Amino acid sequence: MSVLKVSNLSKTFGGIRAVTDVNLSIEKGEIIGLIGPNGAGKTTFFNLLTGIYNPTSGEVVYDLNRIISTRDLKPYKITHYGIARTFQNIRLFQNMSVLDNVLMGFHNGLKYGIASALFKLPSYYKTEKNTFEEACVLLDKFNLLDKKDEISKNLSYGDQRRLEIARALAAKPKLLLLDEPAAGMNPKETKELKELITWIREAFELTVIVIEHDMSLVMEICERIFVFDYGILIANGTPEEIQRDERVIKAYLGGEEQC
Ligand SMILES: Nc1ncnc2c1ncn2[C@@H]1O[C@H](COP(=O)(O)OP(=O)(O)OP(=O)(O)O)[C@@H](O)[C@H]1O
Repeated sequence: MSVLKVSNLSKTFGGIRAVTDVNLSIEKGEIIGLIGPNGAGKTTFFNLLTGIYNPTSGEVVYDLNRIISTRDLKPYKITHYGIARTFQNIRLFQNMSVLDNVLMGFHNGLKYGIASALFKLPSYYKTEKNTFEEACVLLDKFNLLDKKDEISKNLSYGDQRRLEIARALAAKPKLLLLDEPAAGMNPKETKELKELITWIREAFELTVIVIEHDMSLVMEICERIFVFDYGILIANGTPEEIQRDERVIKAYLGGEEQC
């Protein structure tokens, strides 16, 4: 079975049809791009995938160790199911250190109980030490270890975006949803981000869905691309197929011939 199967999914806000009758499925290990003009319904689709919105109709089913369907989807539960996401507007704990942000990401997976923490039993110290070491390894991979004690809001925009991904990975997800990870990045940072996403897919055995306006990122690292326009999934294919698709050229690229 697919990691994710979406059937006839729709969401309306009053008279606005943000997502209309979307059907798609995603296989384990894919990097999927989600593109479309502003207001096409991409973020609404992510919010439906993560239980922030209930669908007006249709269904979302995950196969991640266990089957999770629409009624199980609650924003506070998705980390436990193995789903992590980043946001269009960076949502770090701005006044906490870089290290503490990543430690927070590990929080859901910590194994010691309240008694261990309250009475500072050996299991508490062992778990804390292991978590600290794991966080440092993660930060090292993201080139953020030398900044671990800096306050997050003082990082460059590119570093903040990478920290948000590192924190998401600390929860040990199987599926990672990235909402415009390259937004605000310069070309050098975007190039590094492409390599980072490709690397984390392998290293963490992830399936990745990325919403992105940066066409170079989407075309270079995604195996398949879904194109939304006015809430409708108008195309689904490889980067080459998407670049040739007449509906995409017309609807998304305003009639231009190249992506
Ligand atoms: N909570 C909401 N209430 C009312 N309308 C909403 C809500 N969320 C989204 N919309 C509307 O749904 C449509 C799709 O918006 P959405 O943010 O999903 O698009 P998007 O493709 O992510 O756009 P962008 O690329 O600009 O982020 C838009 O018309 C938007 O105004």
